[in-house]
Amino acid sequence: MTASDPDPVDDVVATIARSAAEIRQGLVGRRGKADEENPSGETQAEADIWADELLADRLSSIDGVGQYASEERSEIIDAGDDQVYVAVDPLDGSSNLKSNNTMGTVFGIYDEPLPAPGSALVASGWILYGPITTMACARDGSVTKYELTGGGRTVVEEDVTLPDDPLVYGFGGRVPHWHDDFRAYVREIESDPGHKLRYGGAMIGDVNQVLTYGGIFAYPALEDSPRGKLRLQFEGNPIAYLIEAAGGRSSDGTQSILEVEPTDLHDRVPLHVGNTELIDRLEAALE
Ligand SMILES: O=P(O)(O)OC[C@H]1O[C@](O)(COP(=O)(O)O)[C@@H](O)[C@@H]1O
Ligand SMILES: [Mg+2]
Ligand SMILES: [Mg+2]
Repeated sequence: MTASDPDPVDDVVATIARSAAEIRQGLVGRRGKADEENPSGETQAEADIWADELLADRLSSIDGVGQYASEERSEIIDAGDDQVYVAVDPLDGSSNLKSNNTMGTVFGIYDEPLPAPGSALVASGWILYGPITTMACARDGSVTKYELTGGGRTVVEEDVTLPDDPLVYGFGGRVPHWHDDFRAYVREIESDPGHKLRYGGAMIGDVNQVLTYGGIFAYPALEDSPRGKLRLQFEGNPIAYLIEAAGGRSSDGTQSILEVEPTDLHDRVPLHVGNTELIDRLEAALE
């Protein structure tokens, strides 16, 4: 590729950034449930289906994109090219639409056809629909944060790294369903006077707090759901890639999320991300 060649990775990131204002606006009037389930067996919000269709149309028509896949559709769209393969969680935390709390859009750009391991990611990121709309994007081992206004994108911080002193923690899943070793680890984290709880019911909101303040977010393996809740291609890998690029660690309990081999497009994965020291301690606790 020469400097003047189009770069499909840039084009995908720019298209998602440009679409964010429209997605945010389109949430109005689409806060209800649709009468449909996604491939994970969850009832879809009207906005889940709408945002998926909007992103599918736009991303699959970009030159160089070979596939579009999403948490909200069972089949991969064959986009005809063979440079990059895009996996999206169109709306992360869409159950927060009812209470009007934070949500996001998550994306992973792979250089192998899907399902692919996280080691095949070339970029990933998320949009956060908070009081303002922001984007965090990882590429080439470096994380950049942006503020998004209308179609525009302004860099607010480059080479973002997790703060050294972890502050926040958030753990998903019903507490009675946590395994005993995980519960014991949580009690340790909670009892540290330097830590405080942050859990908002949208992975992106909680992980963005970890990126901002340092700490740990997990949606662990549960007694009634051995692979947890979150999806490897659409949530686990993109988040892990970004947190690792920011100097943190990810783990499925024993190894980096990026090393987990997918067996199915909609595989789930126990997800733990955050400061290296806290993930090291977690893996020791789960041994
Ligand atoms: O309601 P729970 O069990 O706390 O689950 C919350 C988790 O589920 C999710 O909402 C799943 O993502 P989707 O909303 O994209 O399905 C995460 O964002 C969040 O961390
Ligand atoms: Mg999600
Ligand atoms: Mg979703």
